[in-house]
Amino acid sequence: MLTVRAPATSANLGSGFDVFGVALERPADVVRVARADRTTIEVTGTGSQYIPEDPEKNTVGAVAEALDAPAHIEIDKGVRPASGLGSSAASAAAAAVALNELYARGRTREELVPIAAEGEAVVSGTAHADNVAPAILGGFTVAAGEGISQVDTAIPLVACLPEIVVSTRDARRVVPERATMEELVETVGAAATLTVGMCRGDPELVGEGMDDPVVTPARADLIDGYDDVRTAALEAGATGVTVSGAGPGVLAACGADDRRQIASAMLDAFAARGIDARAYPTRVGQGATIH
Ligand SMILES: Nc1ncnc2c1ncn2[C@@H]1O[C@H](COP(=O)(O)OP(=O)(O)OP(=O)(O)O)[C@@H](O)[C@H]1O
Ligand SMILES: N[C@@H](CCO)C(=O)O
Repeated sequence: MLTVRAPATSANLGSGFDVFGVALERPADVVRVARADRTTIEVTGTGSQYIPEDPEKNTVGAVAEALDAPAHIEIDKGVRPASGLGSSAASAAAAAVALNELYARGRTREELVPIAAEGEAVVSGTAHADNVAPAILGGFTVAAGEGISQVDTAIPLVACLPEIVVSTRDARRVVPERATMEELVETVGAAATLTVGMCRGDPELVGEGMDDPVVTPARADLIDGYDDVRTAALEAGATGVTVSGAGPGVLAACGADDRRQIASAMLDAFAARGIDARAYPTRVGQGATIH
């Protein structure tokens, strides 16, 4: 069997709604594929009991269909579903890379991004590429229109995942339909600052650029304890904090030496609300790897 590991990802980063994404060094999904006459799927690992094995309902089924590459696909979930850490995208990205290799389809990594995004359409209704792009390409990615820009960087991060479930579909319903010119100017300024920070490898600029006056405040209401966790992370040294993807994961940017204390401050803040959580001190990392 051919094995591919694809990382968790964090989309939006506050100011880059549906555009920015980063690959995280950990956690990750591992996908194994073998040629078959029709696609069958087996899911094990974190939260696997909530993930359908029907190829019409699993992101990897749509990818196999798009690549005309029927296979037996085993998914070992390291990224919990409905986490805001690109769980559905990690499987889709790994499957796209694996099936492209298995059937020698010859697609470039860039060409595999829209194919993996077909998988995202299965779960959230839109083929958004902001999670699958970094899961395939690694680093920091900008998905704008049909194009993807990518920068390798290693900004330190802490991802904190509470035991709360927020589906992407629900979190998209609360996104405001309109923004004022003032909010637009603020968002563009933050997005540009964050981009410069990623290019320079500067956690201060990245954290500053996570501010978002439009989408994040609406979604924060879906995450019990978000404001306390954000404050705790900032007091522990985070340079910026935002909702990861559609939530409930919360993402903090920081200096490498501050990750442990930030992780523990975020966990304590969730615990004070009676919410169990798991923290991943990590950094921006590489995309899918073939083993
Ligand atoms: N291979 C898969 N891995 C994970 N979830 C899957 C997969 N295939 C289908 N799903 C379904 O997708 C939903 C989870 O996707 P969703 O986009 O809501 O979460 P996420 O990927 O963790 O979040 P985000 O995109 O905000 O980072 C669940 O309902 C799950 O059953
Ligand atoms: N950009 C997407 C990522 C989550 O899948 C959203 O925030 O809805």
